[in-house]
Amino acid sequence: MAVRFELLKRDKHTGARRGRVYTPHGTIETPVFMPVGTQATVKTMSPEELKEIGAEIILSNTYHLFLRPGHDIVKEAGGLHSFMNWDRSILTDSGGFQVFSLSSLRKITEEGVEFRSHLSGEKLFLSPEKAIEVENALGADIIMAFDECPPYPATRDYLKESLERTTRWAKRCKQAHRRPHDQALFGIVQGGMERDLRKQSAEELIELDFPGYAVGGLSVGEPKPMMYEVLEFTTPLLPQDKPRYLMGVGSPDDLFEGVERGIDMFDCVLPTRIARNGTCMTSVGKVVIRNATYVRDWEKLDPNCDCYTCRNYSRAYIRHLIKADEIFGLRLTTYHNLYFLVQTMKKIRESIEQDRFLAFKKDFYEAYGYNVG
Ligand SMILES: CCNc1nc2cc3[nH]c(NC)nc3cc2c(=O)[nH]1
Ligand SMILES: [Zn+2]
Repeated sequence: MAVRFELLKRDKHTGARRGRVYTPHGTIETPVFMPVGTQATVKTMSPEELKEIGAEIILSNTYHLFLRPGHDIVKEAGGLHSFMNWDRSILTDSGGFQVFSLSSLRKITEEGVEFRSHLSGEKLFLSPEKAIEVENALGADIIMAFDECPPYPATRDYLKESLERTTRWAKRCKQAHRRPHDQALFGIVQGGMERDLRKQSAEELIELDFPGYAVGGLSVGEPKPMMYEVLEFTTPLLPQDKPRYLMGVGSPDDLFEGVERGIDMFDCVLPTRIARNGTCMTSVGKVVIRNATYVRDWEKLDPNCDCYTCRNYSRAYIRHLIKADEIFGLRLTTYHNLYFLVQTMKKIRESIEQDRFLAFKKDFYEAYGYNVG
């Protein structure tokens, strides 16, 4: 089968779990952070550098690749793995979320979503069947169902109608899926911030029996405590023996809080996006490298990091490159931010193995500058 999940250990004191996902392109140690490569590249990084960093899976966006260069071109290249020369695992989303966050003139019907391309303005259409056709052509190891991520806030009536349509769409995705043996289709749980609606969505999707489940509809502007509370009552509804994926998360604290509540997989553009404007995540908290304080700072970016950036360059040099809009500066900050998050997930996995997740979380929060709850 396309994806198999092995639950290796559960934390005694929290919902944290250590697992492993097997895909046709290798294994993924979980909990895992997935770097985002929206347009078939993790911006400024080569596949070799991503491997050096320790990335085992990356995410690409169906909406963007559908618009440009088109899924037929990527298929002609032999699929996304050969197109971008990445021989490890890939996850593609289904385009629904980007349609709402990027395109204009959207219209949702039972059939699907009509929208205008944010690039050309031409009228386009995505449906469960079309999204799966594109994802089958791209050939990712894990593909996401076509869903609606409701806006936040939303009325209970809207949330109920939307989750029920998302379930009907999930069923259509499953029927349209042409490559279930080498591409695992994950369902996406919706229901907003409502406990009973989340339960309904989870039960309806579990009924359809997917190899993995995402918790959607979060990290959409709701207060963090609300996101954590929704995870608190949603994650336990999902099968223990299948991966759980929290979409669009996140920042270091959100990763810890998600792991603590039973999430195995995360993706977020934050580390790569903030790197490009000169903000770095380090073991001693955020370092906004463009600040004047670093003009003569000959120390390395992160005193406790052994990555390529931190082994070879000073804060003063990186600051100079970012201020001078030098592309190499973006590469150095991106490399470090991704290395920092991937290594933090590795330390989280080790802490679960050694029954000291909460202690590691406390130490990390204190060093990073988070208030220890
Ligand atoms: C697979 C596409 N569907 C889908 N993507 C999402 C992407 C997100 N990204 C964020 N915060 C940055 N929340 C998300 C929710 C969803 C969601 O509910 N659904
Ligand atoms: Zn570093």
